[in-house]
Amino acid sequence: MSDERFDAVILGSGQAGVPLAKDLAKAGQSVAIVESWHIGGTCVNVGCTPSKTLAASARVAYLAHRSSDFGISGGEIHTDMPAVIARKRQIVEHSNASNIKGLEKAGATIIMGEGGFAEQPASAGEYAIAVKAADGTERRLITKQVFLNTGERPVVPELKGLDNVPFLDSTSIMELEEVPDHLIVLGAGIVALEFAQMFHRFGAAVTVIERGTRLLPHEDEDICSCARDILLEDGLEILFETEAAEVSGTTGSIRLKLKDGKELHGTHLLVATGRRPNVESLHLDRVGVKQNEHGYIEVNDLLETGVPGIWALGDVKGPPAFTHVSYDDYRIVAANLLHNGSRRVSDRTLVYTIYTDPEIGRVGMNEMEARKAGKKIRVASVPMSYMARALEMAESRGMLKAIIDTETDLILGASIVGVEGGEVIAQIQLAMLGGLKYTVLRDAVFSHPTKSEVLNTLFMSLDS
Ligand SMILES: Cc1cc2nc3c(=O)[nH]c(=O)nc-3n(C[C@H](O)[C@H](O)[C@H](O)COP(=O)(O)OP(=O)(O)OC[C@H]3O[C@@H](n4cnc5c(N)ncnc54)[C@H](O)[C@@H]3O)c2cc1C
Ligand SMILES: NC(=O)c1ccc[n+]([C@@H]2O[C@H](COP(=O)([O-])OP(=O)(O)OC[C@H]3O[C@@H](n4cnc5c(N)ncnc54)[C@H](O)[C@@H]3O)[C@@H](O)[C@H]2O)c1
Repeated sequence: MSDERFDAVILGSGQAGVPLAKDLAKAGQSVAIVESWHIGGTCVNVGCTPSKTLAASARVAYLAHRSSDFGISGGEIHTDMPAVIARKRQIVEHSNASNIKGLEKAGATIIMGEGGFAEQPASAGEYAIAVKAADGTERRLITKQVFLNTGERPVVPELKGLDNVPFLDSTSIMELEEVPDHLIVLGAGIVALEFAQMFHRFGAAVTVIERGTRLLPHEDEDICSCARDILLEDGLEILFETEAAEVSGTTGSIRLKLKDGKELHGTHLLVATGRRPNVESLHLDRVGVKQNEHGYIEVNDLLETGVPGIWALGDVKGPPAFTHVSYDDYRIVAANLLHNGSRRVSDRTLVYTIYTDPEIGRVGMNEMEARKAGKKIRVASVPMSYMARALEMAESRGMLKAIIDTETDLILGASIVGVEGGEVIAQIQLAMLGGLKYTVLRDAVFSHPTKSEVLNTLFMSLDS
């Protein structure tokens, strides 16, 4: 096996790896991007793109069921799951193909296989990467720059009997060509809630099992209760302070014994108990790259691992695990390496959207975090029913909340449970990025009746 030399090797073609490979290649570097599964990584193939495509179908089913609320009568509503899955596959295939085309056009070399630091090291100042393809063939790449973007995969929890039960995870549930009669969902994080609501809308009875007393522990209590009440109102069953002890059965007949001795029966089981980093195949110990106690790769504010010439980007370096965070990791590394920049992770404002319906949008600090940080704050909060457009659309469930610094009047953060909450939160984010006081949004003239118009009302509530 002869050595192949590259200026840069990227392991994993996630949300950071693909654009970084393109930029490095366009800058004249020879770049190899190594991928063990599918180009584009989780988001494109088994994450955001397919799940939001399916959620769009689920929302149509939801609105169809509610058509009489709008004075429209229709016939019987049926979920054609093979057609729903076919639509999803088409959109995923398109995104996957564009990723490949983009890499090829930029001149990056795509190598399909599992990559990791080789047992036999390269000479000083260089790294040897061993790549094993699915057919068993091996290649050895030599480089001075390695970018680790290998992401995460679903956790399989320790649960008696799980080895013998055909359970679903976030990937396999998106290939299900039937609507389960009764889906049991283990875990109540973001993945769990998005799929639970989606499959309920497709027609399944759904039971969510949560160990704790509330959903989404990173959100404020009132935001969580608001989201919980909406899901309960829609007909999902959520069992709090409930732990699974043992599972048995097969698809169509799953039995879940709980620690309190009760038993649950369902037809399908979705395990959504979190994700863990893809690090085992990297053999990080061979080059001295450090990991934290959860296995995530440790990096500094510039995404450097501490070993010269090795960076880590995206989910593999630990939470927050979002596509836009990974993409911004790419921008930080590219700006600093190729454009003499000085971008840092700590300059980034956290923003994300949980795609339940209504969405849960979040930017910056919430009340819990601001109080913990000892900030002097004022809290603005209004129900979604104050939004004229939401009433007109019969989508008035939810609430808006913003946290203001008492001393400066600057907005520290906001949370929204509500129709297009992710979009409305982006308006607040822009104000925060621009360093605007809350009074600017309070007094701004928005078109009537847009959803953003409610920002007048939200911030007026502080002074009324
Ligand atoms: C169901 C689901 C829905 C989601 N929805 C959203 C959403 O709506 N919005 C959002 O912001 N985020 C969402 N996420 C999270 C988002 O997908 C990730 O945060 C994002 O993909 C981060 O990607 P990454 O760049 O870290 O790597 P990934 O996209 O995970 O890519 C890593 C790639 O590395 C490959 N790999 C692993 N080990 C090796 C190796 N040794 N050699 C070669 N290749 C390797 C993997 O096969 C994978 O393709 C969702 C996740 C899931 C599971
Ligand atoms: N809309 C989005 O942006 C989006 C969508 C999906 C995923 N993601 C990203 O992916 C990450 C992972 O999401 P996730 O939902 O897989 O993980 P998570 O860590 O958010 O949630 C895991 C859940 O499983 C529960 N749990 C853990 N072990 C358990 C056990 N043994 N039995 C029962 N419950 C158990 C936890 O209490 C928690 O409720 C998210 O944090 C997010 O960063 C983002």
